[in-house]
Amino acid sequence: MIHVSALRKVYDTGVVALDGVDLDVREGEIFGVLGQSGAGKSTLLRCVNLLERPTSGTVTVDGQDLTVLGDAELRRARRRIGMIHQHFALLSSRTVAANVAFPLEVAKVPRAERRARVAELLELVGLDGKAKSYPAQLSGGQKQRVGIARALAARPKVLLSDEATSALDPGTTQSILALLRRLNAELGLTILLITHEMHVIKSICDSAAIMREGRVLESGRVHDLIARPGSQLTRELFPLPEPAPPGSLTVTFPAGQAEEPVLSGLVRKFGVDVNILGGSLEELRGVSVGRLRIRMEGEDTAAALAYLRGRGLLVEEETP
Ligand SMILES: Nc1ncnc2c1ncn2[C@@H]1O[C@H](COP(=O)(O)OP(=O)(O)OP(=O)(O)O)[C@@H](O)[C@H]1O
Repeated sequence: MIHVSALRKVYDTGVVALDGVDLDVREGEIFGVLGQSGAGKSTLLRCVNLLERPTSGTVTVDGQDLTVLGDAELRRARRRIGMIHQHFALLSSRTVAANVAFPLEVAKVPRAERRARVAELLELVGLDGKAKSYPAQLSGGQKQRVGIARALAARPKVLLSDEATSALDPGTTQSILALLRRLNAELGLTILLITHEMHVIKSICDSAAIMREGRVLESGRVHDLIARPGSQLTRELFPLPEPAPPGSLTVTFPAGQAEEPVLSGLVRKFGVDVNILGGSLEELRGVSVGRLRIRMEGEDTAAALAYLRGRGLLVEEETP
């Protein structure tokens, strides 16, 4: 649905914000781009709908290369790409309903149709009853719901989310993430989000990329990345003290494997001693995944290691 190729953005100041970014977002998935401040995430998102013009490279959304379009064609293409923002970007002098109606007015949708669509959208995001309120009378979570309703007004296929939950408290964040997941499932909406918060990736993303200094370090389906040796994403999702102590083993349990009694099997079958040095276990979209750092001692550690690997676990050894 979104294909970004060799994207570069050099600002007038000489700052290289994007330094050759490739990204593929499949139709109907939630894709999260993670990175620290200054990594280039916002620039990337703004380049995807051409709010920012890339210095070079291409951006294709739903089969259309946006970098070659003229102004009028670009305006039309952008209607199929909704966007939500960290600080909501609502018009304070307009009611909730008028905020949501705004893009429909710009697109010259007739009044009666507009009204019906706004009512439908407010119900969709759980804001019926708030149509006549003003943004100042709403909580942060409610304001973001207005932002989401407005972004969906023109029935886009793609939603871009610029740190949409960063200004919200943890409970409200979860309810907005749940709403995005529901919209993704019910409408088949493809969502590309940027965040510096790992828990956003854990909660709702099917795929992820990590950015640093204008480049993508790693990207792919979250469950595939977890099964990949040396994955930076896995380290960030399941933090353990780094560097791993000499002689330790770091065992990654990919999807589903964390429920099996692997360690007790190891002790029983091979008579080894297992000392747990650290661990991190999480539910990723309903499936247990985790990392465990252990030290193993005994006669038959080589066979025990082969047993772990044979069970589909990823075992990384820190040489003593
Ligand atoms: N309009 C601009 N003009 C010049 N430099 C810019 C502009 N916007 C961003 N930059 C620079 O580009 C680099 C990437 O910034 P960007 O905002 O894309 O990163 P980010 O990962 O989204 O960070 P943050 O989360 O802090 O917004 C930074 O060095 C930033 O200072």
